[in-house]
Amino acid sequence: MSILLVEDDESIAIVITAALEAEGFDVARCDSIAGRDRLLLERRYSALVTDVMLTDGDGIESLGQVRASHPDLPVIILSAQNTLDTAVRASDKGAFEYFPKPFDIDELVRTVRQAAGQSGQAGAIGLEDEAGQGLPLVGRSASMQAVYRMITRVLRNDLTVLILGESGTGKELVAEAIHQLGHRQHGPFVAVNTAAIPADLIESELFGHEKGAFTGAVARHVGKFEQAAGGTLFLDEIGDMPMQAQTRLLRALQSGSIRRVGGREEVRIDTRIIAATNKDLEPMIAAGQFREDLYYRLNVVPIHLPALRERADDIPALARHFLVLAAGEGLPRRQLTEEALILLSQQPWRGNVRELRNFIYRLALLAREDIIDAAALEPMLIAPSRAEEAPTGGPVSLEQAVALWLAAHQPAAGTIYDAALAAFEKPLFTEILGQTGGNQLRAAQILGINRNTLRKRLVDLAIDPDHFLRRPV
Ligand SMILES: Nc1ncnc2c1ncn2[C@@H]1O[C@H](COP(=O)(O)OP(=O)(O)OP(=O)(O)O)[C@@H](O)[C@H]1O
Repeated sequence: MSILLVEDDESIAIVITAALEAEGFDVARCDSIAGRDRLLLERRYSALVTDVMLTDGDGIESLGQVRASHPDLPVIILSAQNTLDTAVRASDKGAFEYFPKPFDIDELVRTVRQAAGQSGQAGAIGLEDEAGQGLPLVGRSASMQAVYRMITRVLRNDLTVLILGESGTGKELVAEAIHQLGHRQHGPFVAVNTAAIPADLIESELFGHEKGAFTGAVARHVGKFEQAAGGTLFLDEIGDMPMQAQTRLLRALQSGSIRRVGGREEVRIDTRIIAATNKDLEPMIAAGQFREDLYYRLNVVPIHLPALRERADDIPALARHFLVLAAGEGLPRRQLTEEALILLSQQPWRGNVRELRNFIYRLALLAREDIIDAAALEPMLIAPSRAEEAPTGGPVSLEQAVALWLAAHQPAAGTIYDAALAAFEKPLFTEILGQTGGNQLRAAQILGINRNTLRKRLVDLAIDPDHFLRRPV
């Protein structure tokens, strides 16, 4: 069987050729797209192995014509551009397999053998348009490569995915990427944080309820499963789900249908399930806190997200990425020197990418100079939580405070307005109640709102006006 190898790095080409020839393949070699197209005209090959960055163009970009003229030819892509974008473009162009460089030569040979054995059959993945640009995941470390490869494997199917990783490692972002790049991208992406919903409401949140199902059920409510019809349901913090809800979730997954609380009708589920947790579920199963059968249902395709400290080589790219995002949100445009990036890479980042992101936003806001060097960075790393108090670039504007608040809290889409107003009201009421010594009538007059409105908001926001009473001295 003959293999066509397109690789402009002479030493890599020699290694691959030798390994394939040792396996009995006949290898034709060239180093450009033009060479590839010429060789393809000359004879039939059992597989094409190609690099991406070639002297005369992009080996993935130009695959469209090859796939059109040789629809059965399996294509294996080798790439040093180890981004999710490359992995996804490879998958979209119908690649049989994608190998980020450096790769394991034995694994490559095994894959070529497998691909050549299948050539003549229709490609597993159809030819489609290229995925959109601006993919959200940053990082080219080896451990993120493994994540990207897993992502590309679940884009064209509805297998249940379980994303595991510490808090702030990007689990929700990965779930969104699977949805946006996958075949359900035109449907809704519905995220539910199962830890944030009170235990007695979780079933109604997930499955919906009929009018009158329980006290307070004044109208029929469509649950998240139904809201996600045609799209993806992301069940975050699955390890915090109460037992009873776990049982109902398992039943729904087993039967492929749900029943609203208080309802009789069975509603078919048409949603892809992606679950995530930062908990170690196995000890929870042993302790009887998580259902083993549910675990096996969810854990069809596990994706492990590495902690940031395990992929410190991604930190400079992430830091630059967040500086660009911060500038886009109205914070000053800053740059980090190489030494500053090295210093950032040496930090433990226990809160993972989220902590790094928040730190970079704070840095963008508070740094004195536009170019931030290691010396300027160090004091902020030592006392990050007190950094706001540092007498640096003057007072923070309200716009900047809003950008910082959004970056730090990241309220879910659809809840931002209420969450932001509540976050603004709390310090505002606290300030005015402080001025009036806890006198609510006076505070309401100063604020220009109704006294009962103020009283209700104080209860909602858990502000105790007695706390501000002036005690006689
Ligand atoms: N690889 C990445 N590239 C760019 N941004 C990232 C990456 N990973 C995480 N982030 C950002 O870090 C923040 C935290 O990510 P995310 O909310 O997805 O984490 P999580 O693992 O779901 O956290 P939790 O377990 O606390 O819910 C988000 O702002 C996200 O956009």
